[in-house]
Amino acid sequence: MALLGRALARSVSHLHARTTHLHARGLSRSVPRWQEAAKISKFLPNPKRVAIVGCPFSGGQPRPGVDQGPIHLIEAGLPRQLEELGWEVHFDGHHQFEDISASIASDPPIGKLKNPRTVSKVCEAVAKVVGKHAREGVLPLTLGGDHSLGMGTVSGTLEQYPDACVVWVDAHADINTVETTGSGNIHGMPVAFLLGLGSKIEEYAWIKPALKANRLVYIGLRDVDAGEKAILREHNIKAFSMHEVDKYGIGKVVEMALDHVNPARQLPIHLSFDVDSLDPTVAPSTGTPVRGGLTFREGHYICEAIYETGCLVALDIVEVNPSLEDAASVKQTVAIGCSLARSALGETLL
Ligand SMILES: NC(=[NH2+])NCCC[C@H](N)C(=O)O
Ligand SMILES: [Mn+2]
Ligand SMILES: [Mn+2]
Repeated sequence: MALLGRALARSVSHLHARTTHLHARGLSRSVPRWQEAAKISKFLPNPKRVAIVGCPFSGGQPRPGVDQGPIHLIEAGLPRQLEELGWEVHFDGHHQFEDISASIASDPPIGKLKNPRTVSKVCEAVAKVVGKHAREGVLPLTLGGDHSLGMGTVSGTLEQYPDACVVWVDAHADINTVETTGSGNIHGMPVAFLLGLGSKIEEYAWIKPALKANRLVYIGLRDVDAGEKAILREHNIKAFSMHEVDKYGIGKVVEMALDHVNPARQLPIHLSFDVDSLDPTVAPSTGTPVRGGLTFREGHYICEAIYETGCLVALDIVEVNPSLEDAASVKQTVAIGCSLARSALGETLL
C-alpha cells in the first residue's frame, strides 16, 4: 500500500512537472505524454520502467570505435530524454565486461570465427542482464556496440517471453552460420545462433536455440550474402528488403511484417535496430554502411508503429560507431540513435 502510494505520488509530481513544462512552452496538451506512455503496454506494469544496458563492445567486427557508441548515446542525454517521455529510467553505468582486450589477445579463431570466446562470454553476460530486467517487468534498452550483442539480448528476452517475436531492422540479415560466413565477423551471425543453424561449437552451447523461424521478420535488407539468401529461403523466413519498402511503402511493410509474426498483436516484440538499416546519408557513422537504405522517417516510423502495438518488451540500438566519418556525421548518427529509441518508447510527432 505504501509502495502504491509512493508510486502514485511520483506519477502525480511527474505529471505536474510535465504539464508545467509544456505550459511554459505554450504547448499544453489534453493528455500529458507520460500518461500516453504509461497507458499502452500490454506486458509492462506501471509505472513503465526502462533499464539502459550500455554495451561498449566491438569484438564482433573489426572496426574500432563501435564500443564507444553507447557512451556517446548516453552523453547525448538519452536517459533524460526517456524520462521526459514518462519512463522511469534505470542506468547505473555501462556494463562492465571482464577485460575484453586481454580476452581478445588470447582468443584465436575457431574455424573462421574471430574473437569467438570473447563474443560468446560477452553475449552470455548480456543475456543474463537483459533476462533479469525482463523478469522484473523492466524494458531492457541495449545500446551497442556491434550487433553480435543481439544473440545475448534476444536470448535474454526469450527467457522471460518464450513466445516473443523479433523484428530485425538491418541492411544485413546477420544470419551467416559457421559454414557460410565469409568474413568470420560474428556480428554477421547472431540470428543463425539464435535459430540454432549451422554446426554447433562448444563455446556457444549456452545459447538455447529459442527463436523459431516464423517468429522472426526482417525490414530494410539490401546486402545479403548468397549463403544467407539460401538460408532465408530454406527456412521460409519473412524478409522485407528495400525493394518491398519501395514497392509498398513503409506503412504497409510494417503492417505486413507484424501480420506475419504477431497477427493478433498479442505477442511480445523484441526490436533489434541496426542503424546501418538507415541510408548512409542519414546515419553515416557505422561500420558496414550500404547505400539505398531507409530514410530518416522510415526508420522512425518502424519504431513508432511498434510502440503503438503496446507489445514492445525489449529494444536494441546497435552499430553506432563514433570513430567513423567527420564530427558532424557522428553527431547526426548519435542523435538518430537517441531519436529512434525515443520513437520506440512513445515519442509522437503531435
Ligand atoms: N551487424 C552487421 N552490421 N553485420 C554486417 C554483416 C556483413 C556480412 N554479411 C558478414 O557476415 O560479415
Ligand atoms: Mn546487424
Ligand atoms: Mn547491419
